[in-house]
Amino acid sequence: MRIPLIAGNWKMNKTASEAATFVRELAQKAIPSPAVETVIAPPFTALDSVHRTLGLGSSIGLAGQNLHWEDHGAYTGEISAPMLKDLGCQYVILGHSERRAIFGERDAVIQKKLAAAFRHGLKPILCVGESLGEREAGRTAEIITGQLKGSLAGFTATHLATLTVAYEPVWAIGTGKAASPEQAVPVHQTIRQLLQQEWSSTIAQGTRILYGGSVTPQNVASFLASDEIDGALVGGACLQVESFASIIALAQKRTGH
Ligand SMILES: O=C[C@H](O)COP(=O)(O)O
Repeated sequence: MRIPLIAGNWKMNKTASEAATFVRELAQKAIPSPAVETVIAPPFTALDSVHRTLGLGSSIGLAGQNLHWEDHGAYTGEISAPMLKDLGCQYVILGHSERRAIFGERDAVIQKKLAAAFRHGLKPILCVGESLGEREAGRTAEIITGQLKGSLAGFTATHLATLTVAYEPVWAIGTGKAASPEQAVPVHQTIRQLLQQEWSSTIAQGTRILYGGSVTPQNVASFLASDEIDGALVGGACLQVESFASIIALAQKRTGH
């Protein structure tokens, strides 16, 4: 049984004080439920204020948006897994398409970042996704498989026990043009089959696979209607309390809580 996860990726938005106001309101509007897990990923500079505002034992989890693969050292501008843990993070988003496209992250680097996350008990949300050109060329399964094999190389089933995968077609991110569930579900099935082939059916059945890309309160239910889609990685629509709280409520409704 996979507990759905609704994760909000704030990207480079909100100062520490804006973040504190936001989570205070979110904590009032989003009713906690054990049936759906909620996680937010503020920028690094807002993690401390969000963590303090939510307080210990909050039902809203915290994620970093990235990390460096080393624990410490001369890596100007970087943030390590122990630093994220110290600020209350349980999760970290890795391999986001913006990291891949804008900052040149390749699968081999993402693999090292995953290793750091596993080493420090941070649960990774690994993003994969094809560009529009790749989809139109019929290469979606090949691209997703390559990204997964490259970034997950060398990890055991024990490592993967805490993994979440987010399928985010690049062409759907921030465009307002979400994939249809009919487009997303076969990709989720491809991901699950690969996890089964390369690791085990326990891993395949236990791993949450989220959909991300222009998820809104209007379309989230259509994604969550499929057993293959275990939640959403939300960008733009997580930046307003009302829309993020409604996405969480709709996910809870799907599970009957
Ligand atoms: O990490 C989140 C995704 O990039 C989705 O962003 P979006 O909901 O603004 O399309």
